[in-house]
Amino acid sequence: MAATKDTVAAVPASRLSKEKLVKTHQAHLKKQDSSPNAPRPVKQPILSEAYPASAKSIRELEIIPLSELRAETHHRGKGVIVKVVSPPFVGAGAVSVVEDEFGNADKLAIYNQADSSILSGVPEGCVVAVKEPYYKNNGAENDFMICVDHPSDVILLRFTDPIIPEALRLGPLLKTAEDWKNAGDRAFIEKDFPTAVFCYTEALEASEDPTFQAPTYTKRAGTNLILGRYDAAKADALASRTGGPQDWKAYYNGGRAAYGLCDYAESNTLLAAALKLNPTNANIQKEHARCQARLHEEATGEYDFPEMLASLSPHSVHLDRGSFLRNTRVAESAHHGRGLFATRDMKAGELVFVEKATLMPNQYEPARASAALYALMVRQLCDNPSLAGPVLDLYAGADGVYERSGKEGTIVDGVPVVDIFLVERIRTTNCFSAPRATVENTAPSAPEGRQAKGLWVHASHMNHSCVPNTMRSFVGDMLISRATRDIKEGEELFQQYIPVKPLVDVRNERFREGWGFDCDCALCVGERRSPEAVLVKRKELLAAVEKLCNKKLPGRELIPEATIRSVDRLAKQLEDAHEPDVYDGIPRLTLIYPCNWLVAAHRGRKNHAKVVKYALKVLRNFGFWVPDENSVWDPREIYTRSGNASLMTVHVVAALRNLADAYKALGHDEMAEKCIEAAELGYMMVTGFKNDLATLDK
Ligand SMILES: C[S@@+](CC[C@H](N)C(=O)[O-])C[C@H]1O[C@@H](n2cnc3c(N)ncnc32)[C@H](O)[C@@H]1O
Repeated sequence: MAATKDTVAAVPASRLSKEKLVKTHQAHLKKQDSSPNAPRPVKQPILSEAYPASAKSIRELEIIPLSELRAETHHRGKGVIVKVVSPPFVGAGAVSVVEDEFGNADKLAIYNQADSSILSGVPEGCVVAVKEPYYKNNGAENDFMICVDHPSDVILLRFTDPIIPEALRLGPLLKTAEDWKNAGDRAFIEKDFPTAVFCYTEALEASEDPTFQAPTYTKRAGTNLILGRYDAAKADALASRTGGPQDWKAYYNGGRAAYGLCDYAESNTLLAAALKLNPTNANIQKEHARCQARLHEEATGEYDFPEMLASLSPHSVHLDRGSFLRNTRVAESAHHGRGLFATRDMKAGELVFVEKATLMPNQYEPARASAALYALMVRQLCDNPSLAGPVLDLYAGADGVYERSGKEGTIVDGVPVVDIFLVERIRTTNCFSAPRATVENTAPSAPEGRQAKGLWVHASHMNHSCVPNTMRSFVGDMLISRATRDIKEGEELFQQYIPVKPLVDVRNERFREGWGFDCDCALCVGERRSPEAVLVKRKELLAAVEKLCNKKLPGRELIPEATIRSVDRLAKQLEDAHEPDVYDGIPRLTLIYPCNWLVAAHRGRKNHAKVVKYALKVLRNFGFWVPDENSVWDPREIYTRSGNASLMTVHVVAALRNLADAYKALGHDEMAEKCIEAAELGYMMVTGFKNDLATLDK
C-alpha cells in the first residue's frame, strides 16, 4: 500500500546488492537478445493509482541518496541523481541498474518514453536525474525499483552539468564542437536519430562560432524533422538563418516543420519566404503548392471525398488534408462547460465541419487501439510541446476528479511536463472510435467492425445529445460532421457520443459511467416525465417483443402471418404505453426494433402497403415528420419539418429506401422518387459524402 500523507513508509531493511542486481539484469538481457524484435507493450496507466507529474526543476529539489528511498512512496520535494551502469532491458519500459555518488545501486524503470527520446533506451554511462521519485516493491521481499511513469520526471543530464556530483562526473566524452558534430553525423548515418540530436546539441553548446552553428542547426533541424519533432525542427530551422541568400533552406525546413504541425498559414509564410530566395527550386514549389491546397480546404470545405476514400490503404489512413472549421466556434454552453456553436445558418445535410485527427494511430486491432492512442498522445506531447495547449485544455472530468498542477505542458528542465494520468483521463473523455471509412460499414445489421481510436480536438468540444443536430462519420483520419436538420447561427451543435439505447435509464447509465453526466436533451427530459410504472411497463414490453422478434429473423426466412400478428399485437401494446402528451414531437425509441422487424417481415411477404405503414412508423418513431401521399412535399422536408428532437441514423435511410420500393410496387412513383431523394440526403449525413444507396446492401 502506498504511504499516505500521515504515514511515513520505512526505508527497506534490506535491498538487493549491486552484484545481485547486475547478475539478474544480465540474465534478463540475455533473454532479450534472443528475441530482439519482440513488440514493445504499452503500459497504460491505471487511473485509480494516479499521482501528479513533478512540476519542479531538479535544481529546486533536495537530492537524496538511493539508500534514503522509502518503499511505496512518492518522494515529493526530493530527487536522485544516478549513473546508468548497465545496458537497458527494454520491454514496456526501459529497466537499468543505476548507481549514486555513494556507491548505492538500485533498479530504475523508465516508462512512457517515445522512440524519439534517447531515454527510451537509456544509454549505459549516462547520468540522469529522477524528480520526486516513486520507489516501489517489485515482488520479492527485498526487490525494489524506482518507477518513472511520467516521462518528464526523468532528465538526461548533460555531461558538463554542474549538478552532477563529482563522483559521477565523467567530464565531456568528446573534446571539441567538431568532434560532437562528427559524432552526430555518424549517428545520423546509422539512423540513430535521437543520439544524433543529442550530439548536435552538445556541438552547439561547445561552439559560439556562427559559421559553425548555422549548418549544425540545419543538421539538427533535418534530424528533428525525421523524428517528427516539428516544434524543435522549426526553431532549429529559424536559428540556422544567417541573413544571406542561403537562408532559403532555413525557411524551407521551417515551412515543412510548420506543415507537420498542421499550421498551414505559418508554413505558407515560411515557404513563400523560401521561394522568394530560391524561386526555381522544385522542392519548395511542390511544398508551397501542397500548403496552398490545405489552405484552400480550410477556407472552403471543398474536398474530393471519393478520392480520399480511394487513397486509403492498410498502411495509409492519414490523409494529407486541411481542417474546415470556420462554420463553428467554441463558446460557453448552457448544458456543460464549453460547447461548439454554429457561426452561420446551415442547411440539413450541409458540412458543419471537417477535421483532421489531431492524433490517430493506424491501429484498428480492438485490443490495441486504446493503448496505441494513449502512447501516441504521450509521445506527441513530449515531442511537440505546442500541442499541449489544445490537447491539455480538453475536459478531463469534473473538478477534483484529477487535480492539475497547472504546469502540465510547460517546459521545466528543458522538457515539457507530461502527466500520463491526465493524458489518460483526457483520452477516455474525448476520444472517438473511427472505422477506416464509415461508408464501408453502414448496413443496418452490420457488426461494429474494426475501429481505431483517435482524438479530434475541435470535435471534442461538442456536447452530447440523444437527438443531435449533427452526425459524424469518418474517412481515414478525417472526421466529417454534417447537419441533420437546419441549424441557425449561434445554435449549439450536438453529437451523439455513443449510439443511444432505447430506454432512458439504460442510456443515461452509460453516460454517467463514461462521462459523468445525465443527459438533458429533449428526449431524455421528456421521457423522464413518464411515471415509473409506465417506464417499467415499456421495459417489460420491449423485452417481450425483442424476445419474440429474435425467434425468427425476417431477412433469413419467410415469417408466418401468425408470428407477424403476435409481434404486431405486442408492438401495439408498446405503442399504447407511450403517453401522447409526453411523446408529442419526440422519438419513441423502444418501438424502432419491432417496427423495423415488421417492415422486413412484410417485405418478405411482399405486403407493400404494410411495408409503407411500418416504414412510416420507423420515421415517426425516430422523431421525423411523416410525409403524406395526398400533399405536396419536398424530400428535404423529412429533415427540415421534424422539429428539434429527431434522431438521425442509418435506419432512417433504410426505412426511406424500403418506403420507396414499396411505393414503387404500389405504383406510386412520385412518392418513391421523393423517398429515394430523401434517403440519398440522409445517406450523405450518415457516410459523410454522397454515396450510392446500393452500398447499404454490402
Ligand atoms: C468531450 S467533453 C465536451 C466538452 C465539455 N463540455 C467542455 O467543457 O470542454 C465531454 C464532457 O462534457 C460534458 N457533457 C457533454 N454532454 C453533456 C450534456 N448533454 N449534459 C451535461 N454534460 C455534458 C460531460 O461532463 C462530458 O464528460
